Amino acid sequence: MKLKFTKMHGAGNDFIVIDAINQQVDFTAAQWQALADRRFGIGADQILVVETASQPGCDFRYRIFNNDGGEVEQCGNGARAFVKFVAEKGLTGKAQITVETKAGIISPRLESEGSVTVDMGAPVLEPAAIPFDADGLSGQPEGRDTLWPLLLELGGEREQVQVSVVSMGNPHAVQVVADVDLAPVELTGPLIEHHPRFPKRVNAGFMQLMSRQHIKLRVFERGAGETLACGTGACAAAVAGIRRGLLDSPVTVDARGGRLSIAWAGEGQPVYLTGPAVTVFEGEITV
Ligand SMILES: N[C@@H](CCC[C@H](N)C(=O)O)C(=O)O
Repeated sequence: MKLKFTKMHGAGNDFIVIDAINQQVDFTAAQWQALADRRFGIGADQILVVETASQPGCDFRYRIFNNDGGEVEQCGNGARAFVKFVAEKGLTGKAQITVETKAGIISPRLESEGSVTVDMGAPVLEPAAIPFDADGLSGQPEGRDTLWPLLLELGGEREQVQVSVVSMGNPHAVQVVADVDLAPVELTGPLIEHHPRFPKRVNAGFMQLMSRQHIKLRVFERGAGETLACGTGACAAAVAGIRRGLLDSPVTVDARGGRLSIAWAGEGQPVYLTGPAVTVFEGEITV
């Protein structure tokens, strides 16, 4: 079978985008993983699938598969690519669309200057809902629980890091580091991703505070490894920093692949993610 796809990226977080409205798409996790493989397949951090909406009032359904083939709840950079894709393919005439995801409804909007802003919905901060198992731990400061100790086993050595836990539909553990370029992302990222206190695994964020409205961020993504940018990771980092009183909205986030901007008015309010979405090429592959 021939499958048409579009290769896109958002600040270097790269995607295979597939129109599953006009093509029959029903793949196993192993097939998604094969398509995302950088040596034997097309190569991507995530695969984004555009489907017909199942809920009234929604324009499309958006499904996301990580590089490892697993289906996940949310992808912020992907949401920007998604609205650009459906516009370029003529699947909608709207600049702002309403999209159903496994994590709820989001609303991306094409801006006149070519960037995309996504209403990502409100962050979830209750540890059990991340999900994060806080049993036996005390969060800091007491009562607000914006910071949690996480014990990592590093080849016989034990190290404790302090993380904020935030769900943007998908789980994030964000820590502040002194220098993001020197942070042990490759070493501790996988340990945090698979830490037993995160039963659905987690995306591990490392942020350096540059000013009250500017951070540098690296994210070791669940199911994909370190990516050049992570949209939900940027939202989670900004939310964590604002909740801890370290940052003010809007926050400029410099990832290794580009710049994102995050606006958040506080608890219960939606997070707005703005950044680029770029089409790289179109292709067809036999699957
Ligand atoms: N790159 C994404 C996040 C993709 C999903 C993530 N790896 C997960 O497993 O939750 C983004 O831009 O948000």
